Amino acid sequence: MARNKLEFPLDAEAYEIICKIGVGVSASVYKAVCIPMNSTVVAIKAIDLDQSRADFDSLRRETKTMSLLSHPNILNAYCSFTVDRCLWVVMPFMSCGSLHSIVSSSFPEGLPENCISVFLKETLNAISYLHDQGHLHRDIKAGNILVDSDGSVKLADFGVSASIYEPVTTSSGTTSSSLRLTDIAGTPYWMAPEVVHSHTGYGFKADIWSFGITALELAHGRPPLSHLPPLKSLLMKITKRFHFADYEINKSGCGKKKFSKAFREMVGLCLEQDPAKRPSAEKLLKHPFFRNCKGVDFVVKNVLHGLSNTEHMFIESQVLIKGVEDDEEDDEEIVKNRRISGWNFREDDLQLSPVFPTTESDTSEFSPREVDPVQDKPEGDDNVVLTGSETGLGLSDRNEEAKEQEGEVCGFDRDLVLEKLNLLKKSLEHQRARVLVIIEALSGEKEERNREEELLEMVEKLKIELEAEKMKTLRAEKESVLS
Ligand SMILES: Nc1ncnc2c1ncn2[C@@H]1O[C@H](COP(=O)(O)OP(=O)(O)OP(=O)(O)O)[C@@H](O)[C@H]1O
Repeated sequence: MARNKLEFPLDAEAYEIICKIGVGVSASVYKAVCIPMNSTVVAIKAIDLDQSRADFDSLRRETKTMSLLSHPNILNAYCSFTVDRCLWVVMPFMSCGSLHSIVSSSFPEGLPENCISVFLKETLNAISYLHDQGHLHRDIKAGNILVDSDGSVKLADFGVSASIYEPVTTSSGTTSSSLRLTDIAGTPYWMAPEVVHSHTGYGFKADIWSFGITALELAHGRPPLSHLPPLKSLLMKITKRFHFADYEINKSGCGKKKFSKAFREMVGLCLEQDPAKRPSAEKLLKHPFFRNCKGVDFVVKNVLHGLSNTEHMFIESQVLIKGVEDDEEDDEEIVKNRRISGWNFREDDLQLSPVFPTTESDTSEFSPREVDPVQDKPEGDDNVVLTGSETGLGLSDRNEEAKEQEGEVCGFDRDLVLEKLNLLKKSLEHQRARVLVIIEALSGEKEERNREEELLEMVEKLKIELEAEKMKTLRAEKESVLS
């Protein structure tokens, strides 16, 4: 970093912004040129410090981590400095953007397997190096794997990375250098089960799980359950009953795709429920899937040559996001509210589907690879219980508590959720008032009908009594005449 600082100016005036090429949770990424450096093309990630939910520490950690690491598959920043209320991180410009932008703009059904292996192997080299250096990345996903036009692949975005050797401040305020972390970080769909549920923390193997999910993302075009944005899925699960299986049938549409046994097996190993059973990055590199892997030239020819430029890919991805959001509105009708207790990786068709608890009390413990019959919650059960994974927010009760104490939230906008929940509460109160009016009206009608029926009944009774009296009188008259 010190060397790069000398080379790249720490002054916004020295850079000319060309266009926007990406957006993250609280940052925008621009293509720019550094004028005093022969107009070298760079990427500038501008992080809005006011909007950023990541505290300054994690931003500092990202730039610090990036500057200390040195590996051909890891993206190093040239420099970083503040501009008004923004932190600018100046980085090499990776002209093909991220694997996420490549897939969503040009391969919506997923990449060919022989290209996936090339990208994954390069990424795994970076993970193996990171783990060797004692770092967890904690946010491995296609959006953080950047690609240049010459086929070079670099792992980026160390905003939530953590060093296993750095002291960790726990929720109780004490520090430890434990080999297992306990705070929640990462992006929900890619999060390992132990990051969401475990009470004992997580380690390097959480990155291996996310790597497996990234493999599915590249193979199918999106990670499992990703049609539900975290916040939207939370609200939807409160207001509707949710059925994950519907998603798998209706949305995946990828069952037709054929994948090699080596690929399916490799992903299966990454998605072992038990972290101890997942291989290390180093071991995974020796898996047969990577043995006959092609070189980067192959992806240059088969993937990168046909791409539009990054600015076009960015615009296309924005249009696609809008389209997907519109589709989701329709899906809300078919989904039901379900709890999940784990994941089941189906090696045959390379699909990951949720495992549902068999009993109401079974919510947090998984059996590895356990297949659970799909069971609906009993009708009339109004107590919607949301687990961290179900909300898509990656927060279990314990973790939410821990996060509250730590004052940190990753991938979860508490204010926005509260605002939406308050709206929902108001709407429920309004609906409750309307339901009461209807009940009153209905029960009122019912009472009137009863009174009418009672009167009719009484008239009928009186008629019978009258008839009986008439008969009695007639009989008495007849007897007196006869006598
Ligand atoms: N150095 C770079 N060169 C070219 N494109 C980049 C570069 N860095 C980021 N991008 C593009 O900008 C997009 C957004 O990147 P950013 O790191 O802000 O967010 P993200 O990782 O996608 O999301 P999150 O905010 O959840 O981490 C990337 O997906 C990629 O397409």
